[in-house]
Amino acid sequence: MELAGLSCATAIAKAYPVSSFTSGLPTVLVICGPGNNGGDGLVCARHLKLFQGYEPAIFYPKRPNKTLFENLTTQCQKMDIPFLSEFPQEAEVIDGAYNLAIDAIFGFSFKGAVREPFGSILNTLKRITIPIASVDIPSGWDVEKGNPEGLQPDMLISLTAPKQSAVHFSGRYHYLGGRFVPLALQKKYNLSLPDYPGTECVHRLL
Ligand SMILES: NC(=O)C1=CN([C@@H]2O[C@H](COP(=O)(O)OP(=O)(O)OC[C@H]3O[C@@H](n4cnc5c(N)ncnc54)[C@H](OP(=O)(O)O)[C@@H]3O)[C@@H](O)[C@H]2O)[C@H](O)CC1
Ligand SMILES: [K+]
Repeated sequence: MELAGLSCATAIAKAYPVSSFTSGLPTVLVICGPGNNGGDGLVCARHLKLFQGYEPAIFYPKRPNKTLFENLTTQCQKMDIPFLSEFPQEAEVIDGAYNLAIDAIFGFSFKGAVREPFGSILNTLKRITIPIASVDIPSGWDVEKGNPEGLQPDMLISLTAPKQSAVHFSGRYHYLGGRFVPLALQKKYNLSLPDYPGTECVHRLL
């Protein structure tokens, strides 16, 4: 999760460098879901803050009672990363306050009809005009089939390996992150992963 979150922050900083935020501050809204995808989002927010210049804020409506996530939350709080108490339902409010949104709501364990509060959140995210960067899988997509009616993010950071649904991704930036799979495991699962450049923790696929 730490390496996954760092990969996300690194890829985001490459695609959206602080200097590229010409219309305002690099304010970033990170929406975290109730599982590990959300945990990646917490780690990503922390590393963006450490990169200097980014101003992340987190919305984390459903928090697991697990030490790992409590500690990740505390780390963000101790770095003065604000946690929103409610989610702006109007897309215009988000567009006015932030210049990038990070979708760390659901990853590969998403299934079935979206349960609240995430249905309303995803409906609002579908209406915002600022770029969305999705962690691992655009939230609300079927891991294999995708979701033509769902979020259409500007950026996708696939972790470990692109999921089957990634073929339906039509945004500008597709990065691979999560450089932690040993060669033996790659062979065992017949993963044909590209070589990461040098010591980079991300690899740009598109
Ligand atoms: N090796 C790797 O690829 C790594 C991946 N990581 C990240 O982990 C996620 C997968 O994490 P996981 O905790 O298994 O699941 P999600 O985060 O995708 O989903 C979390 C919870 O969401 C709830 N859920 C599921 N479907 C729905 C729905 N239809 N409506 C509402 N809520 C839903 C469900 O919780 P409940 O308790 O509410 O049932 C899920 O548990 C992967 O995508 C990567 O981002 C690791 O961090 C690094 C290694
Ligand atoms: K996601």
